[in-house]
Amino acid sequence: MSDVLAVKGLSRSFRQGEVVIDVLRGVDLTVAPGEIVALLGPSGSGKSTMLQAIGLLEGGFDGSIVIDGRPAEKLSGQQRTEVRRDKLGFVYQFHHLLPDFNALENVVLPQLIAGRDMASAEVKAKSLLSDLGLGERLDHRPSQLSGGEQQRVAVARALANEPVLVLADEPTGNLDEATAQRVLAEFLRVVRNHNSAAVIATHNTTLARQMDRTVELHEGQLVERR
Ligand SMILES: Nc1ncnc2c1ncn2[C@@H]1O[C@H](COP(=O)(O)OP(=O)(O)OP(=O)(O)O)[C@@H](O)[C@H]1O
Repeated sequence: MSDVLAVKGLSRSFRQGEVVIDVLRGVDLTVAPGEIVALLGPSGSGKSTMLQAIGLLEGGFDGSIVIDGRPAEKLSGQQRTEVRRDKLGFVYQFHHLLPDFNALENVVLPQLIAGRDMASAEVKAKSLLSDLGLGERLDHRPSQLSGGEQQRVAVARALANEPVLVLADEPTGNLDEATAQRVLAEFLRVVRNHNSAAVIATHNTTLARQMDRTVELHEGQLVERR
């Protein structure tokens, strides 16, 4: 099976006044279907910058990014939106759930946007939320959920359209250590059940050990860690 992600020679610089910072200096990464990759690196090493590029959220990069056989540089703006919607799932440090919608609606909505009908979107959302232990919390709004529960809803939302690749930027970074452990274990379990691949940025080497493979950003280059 071909890779769900192939990144080659990815480079990104930021100019601040007279100073140019070369954050990514020719990064290569391939991810096989279903593979879960931990992206480590100290603060400021470029993890978020890299995930934003792979998520087709930002331009200004050199190099090539191919998602499930679709080369990013050949995509129109509309096609990028479709690839993000149909192929990718996103989880952030802060949940970014819609505050006026309950848990069920937050997971239903991206499916409706992708063209799924209401009945099957609800079935899928309920199944995901129940699987994540939130079967009794469907009608709770984000403000009525704990931090760990909010992140579980965010995980359900990311998986709702059955992405080939989930991109997560410090998904448990806002949680205490014990909750982070539990939420990550649940996250990895549902990602594996859906046969999705994932790239998960984290500072936490204990969490990284639970993933299939670890890569680390160091001085703008990506190195494989054992
Ligand atoms: N829009 C921007 N303009 C200027 N510099 C930027 C911009 N975005 C990121 N940077 C710089 O790029 C570097 C990498 O930032 P990035 O957020 O990718 O790091 P990170 O590894 O995700 O860090 P953290 O673990 O703290 O979230 C930092 O030095 C940051 O200041």
